[in-house]
Amino acid sequence: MRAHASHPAATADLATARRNLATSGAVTGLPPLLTRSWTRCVSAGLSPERPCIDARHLGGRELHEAVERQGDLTTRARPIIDYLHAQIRDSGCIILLSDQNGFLLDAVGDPGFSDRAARVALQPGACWAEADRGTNAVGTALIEAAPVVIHGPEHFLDRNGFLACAAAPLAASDGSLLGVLDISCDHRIYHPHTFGLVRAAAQMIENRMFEINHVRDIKLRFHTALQAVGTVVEGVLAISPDGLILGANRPATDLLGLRRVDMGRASIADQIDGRFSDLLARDRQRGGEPVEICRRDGSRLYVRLEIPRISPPRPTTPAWPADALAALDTGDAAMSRAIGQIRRVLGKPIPILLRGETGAGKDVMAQAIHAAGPRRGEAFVAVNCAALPEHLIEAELFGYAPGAFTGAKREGALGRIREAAGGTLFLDEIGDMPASLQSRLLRVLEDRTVAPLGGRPVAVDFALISATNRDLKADIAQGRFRSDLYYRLNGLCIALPPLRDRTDLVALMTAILARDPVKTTPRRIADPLLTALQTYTWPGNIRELASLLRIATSLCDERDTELDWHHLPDDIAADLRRQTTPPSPPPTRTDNQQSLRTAADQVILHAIEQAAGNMSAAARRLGISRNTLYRRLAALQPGD
Ligand SMILES: Nc1ncnc2c1ncn2[C@@H]1O[C@H](COP(=O)(O)OP(=O)(O)OP(=O)(O)O)[C@@H](O)[C@H]1O
Repeated sequence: MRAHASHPAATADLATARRNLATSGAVTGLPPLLTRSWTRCVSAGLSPERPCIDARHLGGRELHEAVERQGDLTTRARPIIDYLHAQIRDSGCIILLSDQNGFLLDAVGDPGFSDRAARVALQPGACWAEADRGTNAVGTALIEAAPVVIHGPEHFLDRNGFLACAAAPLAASDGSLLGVLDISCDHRIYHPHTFGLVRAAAQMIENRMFEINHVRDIKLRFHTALQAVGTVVEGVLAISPDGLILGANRPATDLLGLRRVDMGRASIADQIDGRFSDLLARDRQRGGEPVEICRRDGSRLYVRLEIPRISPPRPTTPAWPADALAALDTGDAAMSRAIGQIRRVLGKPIPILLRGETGAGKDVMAQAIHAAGPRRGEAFVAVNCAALPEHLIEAELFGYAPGAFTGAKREGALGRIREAAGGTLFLDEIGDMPASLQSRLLRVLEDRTVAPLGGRPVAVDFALISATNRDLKADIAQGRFRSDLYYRLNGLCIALPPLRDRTDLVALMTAILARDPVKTTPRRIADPLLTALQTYTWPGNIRELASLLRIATSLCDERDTELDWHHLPDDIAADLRRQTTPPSPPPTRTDNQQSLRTAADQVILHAIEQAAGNMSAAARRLGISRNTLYRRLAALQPGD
């Protein structure tokens, strides 16, 4: 949303413009905003000297209903309007609140000016949309979706020429317009500070609505300047537990360039370099101090996460269907076999170990297993063992008693294992669990008790799922992983196939597109693009595929009926074409593992080359994390 006032028109220019309008009917010689607005007034059939006999005005009951409809806005705005009024009392002003159609819902003002204002219907019930009352701050701010000042004869109708009005639109956290806040007075006493005042008050109202509407969501507070985090200028995003951006305040949309359509569809992962779960972990380590992060475009932000105390957090991804596992069974034989095996152990005390490349869907599978089993109504607690430093993972996992160590919270901490009591504990990246903690975890799994730091052991019951993309047997052979722990984790080992080996790519894409909350998103993919997608080797697996589809659908407009090449950003389209065009044909599903692996390595090297060695940019192109990229580089085939 733009934030500007019209450049005030000179009195002489306005007089000339009025004369020209009267003689030729044309709008000339005015600043752009006024030119647009006056032109709209002429098109709406208004003339400057005409009385407003057609202007809409709500009767008592209708006004009451309109106020009820906007109950959230009117009740939350009122304390701020009162505060604003206290600041400008006795200055001959009136403060007005309108709904998104320009109907005035509330007015607080000095009695002397309120009476004059009432004579031109500047009072609750009146509609101040431009089409009703010509150029005016309320109506023009609504149409321009920007703060404006309309001063004296800039008003299109002569009868409003004694007014000066400053107005700022009020937006909901999804970017939709809710209404307008306006300060009006006699134009001879207008002070330029009024414009800043109305914008600041509008921001206060928006922030208040944001905080109340997102009380259950994770909030990410940020700014480019460390000192600005925690102040009124900070950007705030409301985020779901899985990283979807649910809402943004105005500074956040301005700083990140977000649009209304992004709410509920864009992921925080599109904005930051790294994974949301890592950010959560880093934030926990810093204990509420802002963390410096790198954005995808290379710029830096200081962020502070605020995790809601009210539980449970609202689920934002579409809820799992009754048979969550069936939703993942999209036709690939290896997946179907894996799901069949999982079904046989559901509800039994058998730990499940998920193996698979990064992005193959281990996390999603763990959630589906929990949602399909008898513990579905209980907690699902995921711990990323790679994201926590050794000295913190102990307290994080096992908890601690009150006052167990310096800096500990006074009330102690339950620890993630006990938070999973009754439900499922998901240990992601278990291969990265520090050696010193492997034996403690082993004891928990053997005894089913947790000993918090400084406290007595407590019995705990949970289902266990763990996941890794490492070769744990090789880690055991090299002494990096305890074999006894491996056997405790590995009740049933499920290998999730990499995407390049799956035979259900089309069904999988259909499932991903079907989950897109935007109803207008095309659910079909044009044949030539589909062929390219089917032959691509997908080094980032489903994560890369889902990310590509998300980017493509956001580049669609409402008229598009299918996704096509032009919906892909140039660099992604070039990568796809390169890999799927002769003379260097891509590996196909019939190629053996070795050539697939080599092809994937080549894609990685190529991405690094394209990104001129910038590993963050290369990881982004591949749709994988930087850590994964480094891991893949370390494991490159000899000769690469
Ligand atoms: N069956 C599926 N349908 C739709 N999207 C999926 C599916 N499986 C995975 N995804 C998407 O792919 C992305 C990666 O999935 P997930 O986090 O489960 O992978 P992972 O194997 O745990 O990766 P890592 O090893 O890097 O943690 C997520 O954005 C997820 O939403």
